[in-house]
Amino acid sequence: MKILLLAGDGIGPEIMAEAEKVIAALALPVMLDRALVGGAAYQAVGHPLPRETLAKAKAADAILFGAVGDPRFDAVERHLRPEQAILGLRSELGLFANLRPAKLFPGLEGSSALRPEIASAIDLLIVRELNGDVYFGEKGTRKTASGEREGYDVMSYSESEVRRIAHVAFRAAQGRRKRLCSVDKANVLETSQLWRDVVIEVAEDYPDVELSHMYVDNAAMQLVRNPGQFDVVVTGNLFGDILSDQASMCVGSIGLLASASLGEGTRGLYEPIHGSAPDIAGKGIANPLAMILSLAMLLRHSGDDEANAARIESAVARVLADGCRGADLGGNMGTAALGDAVVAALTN
Ligand SMILES: NC(=O)c1ccc[n+]([C@@H]2O[C@H](COP(=O)([O-])OP(=O)(O)OC[C@H]3O[C@@H](n4cnc5c(N)ncnc54)[C@H](O)[C@@H]3O)[C@@H](O)[C@H]2O)c1
Ligand SMILES: CC(C)[C@H](C(=O)O)[C@@H](O)C(=O)O
Ligand SMILES: [Mg+2]
Repeated sequence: MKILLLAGDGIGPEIMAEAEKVIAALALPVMLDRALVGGAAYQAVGHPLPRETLAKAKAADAILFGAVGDPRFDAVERHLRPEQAILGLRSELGLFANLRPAKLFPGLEGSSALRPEIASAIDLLIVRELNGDVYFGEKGTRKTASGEREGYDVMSYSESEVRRIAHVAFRAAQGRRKRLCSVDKANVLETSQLWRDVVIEVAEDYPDVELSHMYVDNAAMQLVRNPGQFDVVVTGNLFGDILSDQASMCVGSIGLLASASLGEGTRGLYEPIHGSAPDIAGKGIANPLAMILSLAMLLRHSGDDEANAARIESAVARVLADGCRGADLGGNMGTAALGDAVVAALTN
C-alpha cells in the first residue's frame, strides 16, 4: 500500500511524526511518500495544493493528512488560502463521505464537558457529506442595488448527492446499532427539505434500520443533553463540520477525534477533525491521538487491515486508561511522550 503523508501546517507535522512512529513500530508493509500542502506549500511554491501534491494523492492508495491553516495567509485571495488544499483534495478525489466517530474512552468520564453518566453513553458516528453544500456552491461578494457589499455562498444539494451519502449512512447503521438520525433544517431550507425527502426514499432499501429526523438546532442541544440516543447521524457538510467539533468536547477533547474521507473506491484520506491549532503550534503539547486513530481508520478502510487498526485503537485506549494525558485533557504529557506511550502499549 502506498501512503502519502501530508503533514501540513501548525501542529500538523508534530502529530504526523507520532503517527509515523506507530507505522514504524508495527513494521507495516507500506510505502511512504511525502508532499507539501497548505500554508507550507503556498510559502514554498505559491499554491496550497501544488500539482505535484495532487498527482501524488491520486497515485496513492491512502492519504494521511495532518492539518492546514496558517494565520499568516488569512489575507491572501481565497483560492490560495491553506484551507483550500483540503477542500481541493476532497473534491478532486471525490471523497464525499466523511466518517467521524465519537466514543468515550474508559477513564475519560471526568474529562468530558458533560456529566460522567451522560458522557459514558456516547458511541456515535457522524456521517458528514463532504463534496457539496455551501462549501462548494457559487460564492463571492457583489454590490447590492443600494451599493453596499454583499457576500453570498449558495447552498444546494442534488438528489444524487443526497442519495449516495444516505446509502453510506444506512450501511454504516446496519453495521452498528441500526439507528440512523438524519439532521437537517427542513423547517427553513429547501435544500434540507429535498435532503429529507431523498433520505426517506433511500430508507425503503433498509427496512432493518430505524430512521429518524432532527432539526440541526435541536441536534446540537440533544448532543449535550442526551448523546447516548445517537447511533449514526447523517448530515450535510456545514452541519456535520459544526456538530463534530461539538461531539469532540463531549468525549473530552478535539484532539481525540479521527476521521475517514471516502469516495466510491478504496482510496481514502484520513485526518483528525481538528485544525492546525496555531495557538499551540511549536510547543510540543498537541494531542497526537486523533492523528494516530486516523491511521487506524486508514488501515481499516483503505488497507483492509482490521487487525492492526484494532491494535492501534486498543493501544490508545490503554494509554488513556493508564492516565496518560496531554494539556488538552488536563495533564502534562507532551506530543512525543504520548506517541511513545502508544508505541510502548503496542509493543508490550
Ligand atoms: N482539516 C483541517 O486541516 C482543518 C480543520 C479545522 C481547522 N483548520 C484550520 O486550522 C486553523 C485553526 O483553526 P481553529 O483554531 O478554528 O481550530 P483548531 O481545531 O485548529 O483549534 C481549535 C482549538 O482546539 C485546540 N486543539 C486543536 N487540536 C488540538 C490537539 N490535537 N491537541 C490539543 N489541542 C488542540 C487548539 O489549540 C485550539 O485552541 C484555521 O486555519 C482553520 O481553518 C483546518
Ligand atoms: C479547514 C476546513 C475547511 C475544514 C472543514 O470545514 O471541512 C475543517 O473545519 C474540518 O472539519 O475538516
Ligand atoms: Mg471542522
